[in-house]
Amino acid sequence: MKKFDLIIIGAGRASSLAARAGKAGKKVAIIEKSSLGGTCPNRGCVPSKLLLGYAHVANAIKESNRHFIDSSINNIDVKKIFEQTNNYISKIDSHYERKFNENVQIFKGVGSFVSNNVIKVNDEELSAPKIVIATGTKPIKAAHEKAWTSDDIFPLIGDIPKSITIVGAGFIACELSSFFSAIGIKTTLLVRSQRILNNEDEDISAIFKKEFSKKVDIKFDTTIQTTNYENNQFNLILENKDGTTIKHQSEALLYATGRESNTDSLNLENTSIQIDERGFIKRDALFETNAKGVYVVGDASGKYMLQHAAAYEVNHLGKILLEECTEPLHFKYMPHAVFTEPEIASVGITEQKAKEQNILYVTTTTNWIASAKAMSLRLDYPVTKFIINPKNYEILGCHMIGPESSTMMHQVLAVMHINNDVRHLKEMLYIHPALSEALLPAAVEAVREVEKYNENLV
Ligand SMILES: Cc1cc2nc3c(=O)[nH]c(=O)nc-3n(C[C@H](O)[C@H](O)[C@H](O)COP(=O)(O)OP(=O)(O)OC[C@H]3O[C@@H](n4cnc5c(N)ncnc54)[C@H](O)[C@@H]3O)c2cc1C
Ligand SMILES: NC(=O)c1ccc[n+]([C@@H]2O[C@H](COP(=O)([O-])OP(=O)(O)OC[C@H]3O[C@@H](n4cnc5c(N)ncnc54)[C@H](O)[C@@H]3O)[C@@H](O)[C@H]2O)c1
Repeated sequence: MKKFDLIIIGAGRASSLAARAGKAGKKVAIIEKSSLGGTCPNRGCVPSKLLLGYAHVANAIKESNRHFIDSSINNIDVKKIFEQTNNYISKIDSHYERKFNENVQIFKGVGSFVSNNVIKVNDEELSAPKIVIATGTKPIKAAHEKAWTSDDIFPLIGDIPKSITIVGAGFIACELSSFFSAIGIKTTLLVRSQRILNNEDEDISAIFKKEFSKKVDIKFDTTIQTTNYENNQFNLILENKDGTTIKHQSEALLYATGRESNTDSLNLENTSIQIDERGFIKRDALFETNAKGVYVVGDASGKYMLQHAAAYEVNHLGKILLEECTEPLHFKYMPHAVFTEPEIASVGITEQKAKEQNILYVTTTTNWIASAKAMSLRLDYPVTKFIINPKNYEILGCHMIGPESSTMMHQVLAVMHINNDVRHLKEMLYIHPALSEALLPAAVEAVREVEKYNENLV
């Protein structure tokens, strides 16, 4: 039995904890069944955003007429795009390996529990007083053996399809269909209901639906009735909610129907660790599971499934394990963005959630045209929606749709983080006429709405 101070299962965001503990002189074992770095750099955030960079340029050329510029794309070297992305991915494992000092030992294999503090990997048994489970999630399996999930395209090995059908209406389905469609691969997105990006504020997802439908062929209310794979092609029968069916063909079929717990490989039955009804590991406020000294962080806890959330948790666990911190981590706000065109960024509560939870609020939706930079985009859909507590001007939610929303959102986040009061966004000085200036009229309107609400009370 090899003894360590700390064992980490899963070398995604928790790689940084291994590096930090190693630098602090702890003897660390990190176990990874695939490439070091985990989902984000190997088959998640980074490669998907690299692909979207190509989509962005292709869309700009295709839509140049909006600016009275007549242009066309001569050729898109799709092979090169995937070569570049695959090449990036191929360097990740060694890049992460270099982050570790001599105190960190890497074990390549599946880690599983023999007991609460003994882990088996390959034929070795390791033990430590502290064990961290950071095993992330995996895509929900595709409904046909030849169909893909996002894991199958990062890296993409083999022929690049000329057509693709994507099932789902969440982050991954939208981002990937945005890419494939923009670079000229015939793309069909199958959405089982009328709504797309369901978790966004309804007003924002309605704008998204209208604009995104101009770029991607979306079949709403549609599911796959039968799948037949023959001669390198999927022959599908698609069924609409009204009962009608159509034949549909594509070279590739990709399921992006959500992600699920990765705990099946961990042999948790050998421990006192408990899981919830969704199969995710239960933990207390300090990330500790039902087994003393065993912690769970990141996607493996099933809470947020966002890179920045996982990284933040891992950083805080480092404080608990290495700096004797006893404070729980409170995420004040959890922002996210969908990097499609149109781009969406969001933080806090949606109007629908505010209604459901009987929260007192006022709301405003303001377009971006007051900013000259925004006007120069020649787009009429971008808006900022605020949900504000009229009692104290607190921003309960902010939802944006428009180019660079994810960047613009950070000034709202900064205010929320330091002193959450929408009046700061009204009073601050903006660089004229930066795109961010579009937030000024949005804040002015939100403040006015709060004042109106309060005047009506007296
Ligand atoms: C296509 C895609 C795009 C995404 N885009 C974004 C984005 O733009 N922004 C964002 O915030 N988030 C995004 N995400 C989500 C983000 O990637 C995750 O939230 C983040 O990577 C979670 O980190 P983690 O360390 O918790 O888990 P992971 O990075 O998944 O790491 C877990 C690791 O554990 C390993 N493992 C699992 N079980 C075992 C075992 N038994 N033994 C050994 N090793 C094991 C896995 O191989 C994996 O390497 C995206 C995800 C996907 C799939
Ligand atoms: N930009 C980002 O931050 C980003 C990008 C990609 C992924 N992610 C993370 O990865 C996670 C997983 O992404 P995802 O898109 O797979 O999941 P998701 O939960 O966002 O979306 C899943 C979608 O699949 C649909 N669906 C589920 N079962 C279905 C079925 N049987 N038939 C048809 N549709 C079905 C759902 O209605 C939903 O629209 C996300 O929760 C997110 O946290 C984040």
